[in-house]
Amino acid sequence: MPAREAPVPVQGQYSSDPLDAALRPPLDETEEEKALRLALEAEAKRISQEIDESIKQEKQAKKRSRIVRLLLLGQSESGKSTTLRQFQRIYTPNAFREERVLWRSVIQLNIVRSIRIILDAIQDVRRHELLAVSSDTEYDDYADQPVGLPPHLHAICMRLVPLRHVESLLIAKLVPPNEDEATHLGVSGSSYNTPSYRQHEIFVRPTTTWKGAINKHGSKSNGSGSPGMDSPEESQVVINQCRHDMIALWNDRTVRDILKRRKIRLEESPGFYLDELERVTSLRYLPSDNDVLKARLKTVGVSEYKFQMEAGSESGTEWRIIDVGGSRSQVLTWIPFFDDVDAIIFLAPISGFDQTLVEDKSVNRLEDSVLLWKAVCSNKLLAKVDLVLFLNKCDILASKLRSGIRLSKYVRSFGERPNDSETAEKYFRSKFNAIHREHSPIPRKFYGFCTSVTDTTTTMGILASVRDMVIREHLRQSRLL
Ligand SMILES: Nc1nc2c(ncn2[C@@H]2O[C@H](COP(=O)(O)OP(=O)(O)OP(=O)(O)O)[C@@H](O)[C@H]2O)c(=O)[nH]1
Ligand SMILES: [Mg+2]
Repeated sequence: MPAREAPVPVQGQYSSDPLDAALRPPLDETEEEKALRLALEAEAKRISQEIDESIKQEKQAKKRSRIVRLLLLGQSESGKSTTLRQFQRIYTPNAFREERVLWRSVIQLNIVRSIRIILDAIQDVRRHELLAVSSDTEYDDYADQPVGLPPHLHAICMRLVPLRHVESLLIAKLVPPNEDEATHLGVSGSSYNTPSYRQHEIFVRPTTTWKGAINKHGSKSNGSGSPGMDSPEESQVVINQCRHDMIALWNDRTVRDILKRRKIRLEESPGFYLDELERVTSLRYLPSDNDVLKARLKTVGVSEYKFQMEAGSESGTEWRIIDVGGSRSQVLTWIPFFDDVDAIIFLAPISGFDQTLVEDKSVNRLEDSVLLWKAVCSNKLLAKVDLVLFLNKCDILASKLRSGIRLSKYVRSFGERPNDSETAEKYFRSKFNAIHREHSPIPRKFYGFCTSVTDTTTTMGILASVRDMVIREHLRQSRLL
């Protein structure tokens, strides 16, 4: 074995850099040791290159797979699930079309519910409400007394009793048996007037796959696999038989007058189909795209809908859209989703300025939306998340203002501005923008749209802008990985 050479310091070879000193080969290295060292170094370099390459590929794969997470927030009935349906309609049209038939039961339930609201309203009609539509003055002294319905309306109500059975059938079909709260609605024999009957709205937990349940029902009833299209279901048969009475009830002058006096604006309520009864009650009714978008089914819980863009330049991008329940008791379920989200669409239905929350009659809907928006804007977990604001239900806002309802009566600060939808939208936009500016922990861009998400044409363009913005931001973030 050759003697070790004494270390020879070479001018400039030693530096004060400790790393350099540690990595420097020993000065008394033998030829064998050198060969071994070089081999080990080459192996280490190869392994390091392999690791670098796999990290690079992983990053590229992540970019290529482009999983985009989008969270939909807003109070109940703000339009979150409808926005999700619009995404599905536009970007996975085949899947959307295939599912249209499954929405028929929800639409039937919406129709029955509208009729029930009318029946509730006319049950305890006061004498003066009937006088208003008749020239008879003999009852003037008893104007505020409850009075029986005129015979023709009474007869219609009696003939519509089978709709209660339809409601029970539909609930049994849509809601799993262990959902106590939801089944309060439509319990056989319960009166249309009992408070519990009025308060509860049918809901479906996303995890309970109501669509699967309907499919099962459908194939059981006709064996076709396409639910209810070969032979109509019992619910559609009864609804079809009741159609003339439903149409007569909805078009009755007295009924309209009572609804007006009681400020019940069914036309602006969710799930309104009474103007299209002839079509939607037909035995072979298949819901159109618009019908599906108008259907009302309350969300309870949180669900993640995954879909790949079926077409276009973003084909292959996986979108995960998280749809949450918006009622007050549900708001805490939103928080776990703040962690890993690319963007949020917040829906504020600005038509609700003269309405209160279903779950708390003391809270104005617009005020509730403003507070929620403030909370979302100021949330530190969301500081770097892009927020997209949809000032939604602009169509209903316009129709309310057109009908003479004055915005300034409910929103004092609106003042003497013209009572038209354009001015109102501009006003709300600037208010929500100011909250965004003042309450965002760090400055970020404001993306605000005035929307009517049930309208397919305008929503298509808006969702395309949102998609581009979200993808752009997502790519920017992945470049920073
Ligand atoms: N006219 C009109 N109706 C709308 C609009 N947006 C939503 N709707 C209707 O309002 C109802 C409620 O909408 P959803 O999408 O179910 O509301 P949500 O925010 O998911 O409500 P929760 O599930 O209770 O949190 C549905 O019947 C929709 O069709 C709109 O811009 N204009
Ligand atoms: Mg919903």
